[in-house]
Amino acid sequence: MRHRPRGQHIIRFEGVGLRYGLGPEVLQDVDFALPAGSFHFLTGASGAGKSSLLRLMYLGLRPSRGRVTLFDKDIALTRRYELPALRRRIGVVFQDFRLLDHLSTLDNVALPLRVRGVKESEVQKHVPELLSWVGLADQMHSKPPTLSGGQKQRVAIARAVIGRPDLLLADEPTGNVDDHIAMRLLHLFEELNKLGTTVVIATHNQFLVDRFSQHSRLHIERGTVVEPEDEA
Ligand SMILES: Nc1ncnc2c1ncn2[C@@H]1O[C@H](COP(=O)(O)OP(=O)(O)OP(=O)(O)O)[C@@H](O)[C@H]1O
Repeated sequence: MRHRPRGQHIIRFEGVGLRYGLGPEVLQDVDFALPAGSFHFLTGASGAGKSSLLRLMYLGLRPSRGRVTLFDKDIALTRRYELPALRRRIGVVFQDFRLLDHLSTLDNVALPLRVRGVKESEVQKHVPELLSWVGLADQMHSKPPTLSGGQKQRVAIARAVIGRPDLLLADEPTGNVDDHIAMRLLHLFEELNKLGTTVVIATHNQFLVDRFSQHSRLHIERGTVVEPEDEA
């Protein structure tokens, strides 16, 4: 198990604004910092900017203004060749899953481990274990096009968590499953968090936010992040 010092910030936004092309700013004056090992729900109305904020966090976009610091690096000063190593420290559950259709469920989930050169005997031990845990023991050799939406979502989650990333970002990770499976997935994120991963989950699922109310919230309103104590 890797131990990370508590008290450090894994990510910090300072005066961040984001616009797409020449459009209006969809995020403005975003300021927050997430301590290493913390757990947050990212909430806000549809179109408020949750996915855009996650894209900035996983280096899918650069801010139009302000500063984003990730793992103590100002991302504006990060060289192109440094990005893959930074991205490997982040697990992402995309809203549209982004699975590789020509690979089996097992091979999709194994990818982050194989990229890192983890021994095949370890891969063959850990991936089936995790897939069983998320209820996909019978789909291990199926390819994504034959899976349901909820099954694909669980493959995407397994792929994001298998390498115990330093930062886990999940965009609506329970949008396609019932509340029982959603709770199980939340427990999986909590287990990962206990091992030191900082977790950010964008969700509309008020049931989950209420059920796991011990976790803090990042709430987006009118394109800016307000912490719960700042909310009206
Ligand atoms: N690729 C894009 N190009 C232009 N505008 C975009 C793009 N992606 C998002 N936007 C705009 O940015 C704003 C925030 O969108 P975003 O997808 O971040 O919201 P969201 O809170 O994740 O919404 P939802 O809960 O519906 O997924 C919206 O006004 C949206 O139209």
